[in-house]
Amino acid sequence: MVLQRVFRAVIMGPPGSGKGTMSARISKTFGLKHISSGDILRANIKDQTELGLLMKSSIDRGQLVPDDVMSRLMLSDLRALDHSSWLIDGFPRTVSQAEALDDAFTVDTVINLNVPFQTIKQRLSSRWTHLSSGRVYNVDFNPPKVPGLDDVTGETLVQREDDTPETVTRRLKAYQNQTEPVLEFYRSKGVLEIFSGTETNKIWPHVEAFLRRKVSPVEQTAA
Ligand SMILES: Nc1nc2c(ncn2[C@@H]2O[C@H](COP(=O)(O)OP(=O)(O)O)[C@@H](O)[C@H]2O)c(=O)[nH]1
Ligand SMILES: Nc1ncnc2c1ncn2[C@@H]1O[C@H](COP(=O)(O)OP(=O)(O)O)[C@@H](O)[C@H]1O
Repeated sequence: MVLQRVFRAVIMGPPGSGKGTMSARISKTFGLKHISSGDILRANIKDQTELGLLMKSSIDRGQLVPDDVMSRLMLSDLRALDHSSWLIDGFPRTVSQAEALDDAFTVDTVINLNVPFQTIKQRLSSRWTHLSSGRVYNVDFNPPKVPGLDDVTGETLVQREDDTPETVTRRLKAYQNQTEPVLEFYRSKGVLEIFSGTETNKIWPHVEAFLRRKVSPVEQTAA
């Protein structure tokens, strides 16, 4: 058996740029554990945890959750994955979060999905989500086999409360003001890799080829 070094990556991009869709492909192909900050927060809201109840109104309004809360939540989950390779989606979203992550772990690669805002607005109005797994569908792009139901569990799909047009506009503003500076943080560390386009299927081969140079696909390892 060939032992592989632990590989740690972050996927960035505006809301709706395809991070979740791309992460599912990356994690299937390369065996990286996919950790989504949004899925973790939505699980807390669904389970009505203290954190979920406190954070729900900011999330529904399209505002970011406070940095200290978010960094503590994510770092404790990541520490529990000590020797696994992972891909984080949705964190860090501010420079302060990026610094907190940097203090705890060395990030090998940051994949940035550079997708125009106009493309995103159209997509999010037709996003359907399976809340407990984080699987996403789209009426036009990847519809579920049975309308309204998750392909794997058959459970009901929902539209996220923060996918309304006004809230999407607010989330895109938060992205520009608070998250874009994180790109500069990673550029200066020499780990930022930008993939531009309007279609996930066209961006994916480039992401896959890039990652193949860094990490072995899952068939070749015991991931
Ligand atoms: N039309 C279209 N929809 C896409 C494409 N890629 C992803 N989507 C859909 O766009 C929405 C947002 O994608 P998602 O992966 O959830 O983005 P995230 O918010 O960055 O994690 C979902 O409904 C996806 O199914 C694409 O290339 N074309
Ligand atoms: N790292 C984070 N820092 C602060 N808030 C976050 C973070 N990750 C997620 N959130 C909150 O959860 C919401 C949904 O996040 P997410 O599911 O990642 O959205 P999207 O996939 O559309 O970009 C965000 O709008 C924000 O309110």
